[in-house]
Amino acid sequence: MDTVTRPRTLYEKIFDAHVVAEREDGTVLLYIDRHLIHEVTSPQAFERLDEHGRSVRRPELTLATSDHNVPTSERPQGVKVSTYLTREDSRIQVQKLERNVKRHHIPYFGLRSKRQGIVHVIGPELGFTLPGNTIVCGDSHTSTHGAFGALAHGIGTSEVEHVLATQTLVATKSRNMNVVIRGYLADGVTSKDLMLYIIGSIGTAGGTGSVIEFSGPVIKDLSMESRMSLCNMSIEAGAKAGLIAPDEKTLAYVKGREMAPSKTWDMAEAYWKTLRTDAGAVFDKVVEINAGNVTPTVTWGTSPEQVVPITGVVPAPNDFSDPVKKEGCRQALAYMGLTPGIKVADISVDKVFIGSCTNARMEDFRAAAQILRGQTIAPNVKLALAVPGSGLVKRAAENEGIDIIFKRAGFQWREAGCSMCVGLNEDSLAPTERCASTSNRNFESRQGTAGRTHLVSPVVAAATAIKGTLSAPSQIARSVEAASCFQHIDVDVDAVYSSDSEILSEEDSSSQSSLLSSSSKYSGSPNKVKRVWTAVKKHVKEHHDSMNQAYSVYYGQGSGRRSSSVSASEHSKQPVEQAAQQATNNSRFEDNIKGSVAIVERANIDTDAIFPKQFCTTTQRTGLGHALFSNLRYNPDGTPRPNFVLNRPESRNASILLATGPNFGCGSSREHAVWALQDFGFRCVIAPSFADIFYNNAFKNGLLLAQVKADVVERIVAESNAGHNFKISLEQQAIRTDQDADIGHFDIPERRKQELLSGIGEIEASIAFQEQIKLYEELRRQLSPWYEEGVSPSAIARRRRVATSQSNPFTDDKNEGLTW
Ligand SMILES: CC(C)[C@@](O)(CC(=O)O)C(=O)O
Ligand code: SF4
Repeated sequence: MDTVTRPRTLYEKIFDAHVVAEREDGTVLLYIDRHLIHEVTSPQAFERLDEHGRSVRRPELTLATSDHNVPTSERPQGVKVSTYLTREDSRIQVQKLERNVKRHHIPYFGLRSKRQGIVHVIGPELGFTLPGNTIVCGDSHTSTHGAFGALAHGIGTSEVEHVLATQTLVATKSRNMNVVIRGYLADGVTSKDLMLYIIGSIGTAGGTGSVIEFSGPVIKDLSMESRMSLCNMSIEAGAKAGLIAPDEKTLAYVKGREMAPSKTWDMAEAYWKTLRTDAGAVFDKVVEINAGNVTPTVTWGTSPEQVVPITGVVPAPNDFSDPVKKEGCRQALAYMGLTPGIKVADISVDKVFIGSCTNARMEDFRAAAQILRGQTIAPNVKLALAVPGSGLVKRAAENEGIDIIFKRAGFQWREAGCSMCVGLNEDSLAPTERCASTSNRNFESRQGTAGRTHLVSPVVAAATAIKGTLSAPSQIARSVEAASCFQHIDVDVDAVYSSDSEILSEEDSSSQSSLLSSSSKYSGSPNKVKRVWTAVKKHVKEHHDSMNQAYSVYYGQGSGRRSSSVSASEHSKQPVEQAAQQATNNSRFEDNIKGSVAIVERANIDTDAIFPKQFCTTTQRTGLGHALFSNLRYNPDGTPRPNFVLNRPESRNASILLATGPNFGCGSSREHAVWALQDFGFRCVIAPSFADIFYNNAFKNGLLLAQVKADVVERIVAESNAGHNFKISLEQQAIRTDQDADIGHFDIPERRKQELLSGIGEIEASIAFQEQIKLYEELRRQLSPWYEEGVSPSAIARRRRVATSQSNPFTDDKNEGLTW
């Protein structure tokens, strides 16, 4: 049996320990330990599950809550969804979730539960999030959970369905980046400021294709809650996930939480202590940040990378040499209604929002309360909202009298939910209203159509509420040197840069061996590992025939798998035909796309722009074309904007969309963006680069994404202006004009190409691995029992029994008639 001996990064260790099987195309089937769901991105997944007559493979490993749509107004005891949610589409979404969790026996924290809250706040709070876990959710801010040393990332709705059906995902190893933070953070400078500073430094595409491990002395000093705020915004840096190695603070936070292990704690702790990057392990990229340079930081524009110290001034387009950034600045200033050169501290706000999965935990409210104590919000601040991240945060804050401080200052103290972070409920900005917000996205219209968002830390939000203009807590403001704007931030980006090949050329050992090798390090009992392994091998032998059949259904040709403990030798014709019939993805791709191109001249086109949030309350996946780019396409009164490309007659039948700038599809994981593009008639999007989750979502739906170099973008623009249409061949990866003139080549990974051309459905293919999945689970149950102790059916039954006692807070959950 292979043993992994070379030094590995934390990311590699977690990834390797979750490999269930290696697939023929070089991807792996990765086991998912924890799955979180909410009402917005799950309904279409359950619908497909039902259409295929599939059940949820491990309901106890999924945790559900309603958070995005829920009102934050007072919740009477025994609140009823049917009357409390007055918006029909929001109500339907929550009711659908409630029906789905009930039918599939998924633990759920609904509105009557004291444990309801933002999905990324309640996961850690309940001890559902554990170090070393793989955690996914149909939500990009799943990166939050990386603070625990868990590999946690957002997925689209198709992948939600995949996890529900198989408890796995198809994955490849990402690039691995290390952000090392040295020095110290000054008083009043929070991890939110640090993260805004990092994003300003590396850019919103800086982490694309990577998992970032944050390390260094500053990280060690951060509390768990601050680490969560930091990892939360990894997605705003374009990264797939953020990670922090578990340490004593992590363990102290997890211990004793409701769903955390107890009987198996010591074993868990011994293993978790091994979860750190080995000395000598190589990262693809290392960035060093000097924390001493970080001051209270705010965003001035419409991208999280457009940041400035609070003591600085609003930049001008000419401050940027990069033409894309220059144009981005011009667009952002126009949208934000700001003039270059004005002092940030002179920008007055209409609203203040303290909440969201970034900053709505106890520490955030405690820190803001210290500023607000004995103060009153400024008269120009029309609304100051404090929205705790969960019912438990709300209660804890109330126990400390924090709610009183907020209310006396003039804040509204609300019930838990996402609230004005996304404004899917009643909490939103009116057009042109300006808000200091502790959330994570300052995209156009994110908090309300034509609303203007400045991202800030909780203490800056509190100080701003008091002063009425963007302000740091005064004692901090005095000690900070004025700096003019973002470009002047001094950071050692790329202090070390090593080649990809060092990591990527390494062949990984088989799933079982890597699991065992890491297991044997912590179990301290090689004999036990040996015994378990013998049992597993026996099981494999017994099930050999059925596994062979499963593999041949998928591969058709016996086993072409690169390394597996089981080989499929025989190939049976009948299952192959069945597989071909069943295993088609839902929209088979037909090569050779022809048509005109619609050109959007922007960089960082986020999915909020592609599919604005007000449409996210749909439970449909078809007929969404009307919402495509609607904030850019229509004025607030609904009249079309004649200049927007999709309103021009020549774009009506366009089948190709070209974004001239990089990082298309960044931000939210909403797969609706892909569905809307397709419904409008687009079959291909061309751009210099794409964001990770969007990339995945597109291919799952048969939308071709063609990545091209700048010269190809220029040629397409020129030919399109000359009135030409285009032909795209996936097979040849070629773009031509309708006159057959060669425009250029586009990049696409081979496996994505095959995925589109073969039309094999991933879920069917993964289900064919179910014996392998069972084996993995069996092995894991033996070797890492702590991962299921707190969520096992018996643990759930025990809690349900406790819930029947009148004095217990679970009582409300029981009355909801749901699983808990
Ligand atoms: C579901 C949606 C509203 C989302 O939570 C999704 C996401 O970030 O992936 C968002 O914040 O945009
Ligand atoms: S980013 Fe906002 S909307 Fe999305 S999960 Fe976090 S709080 Fe909710």
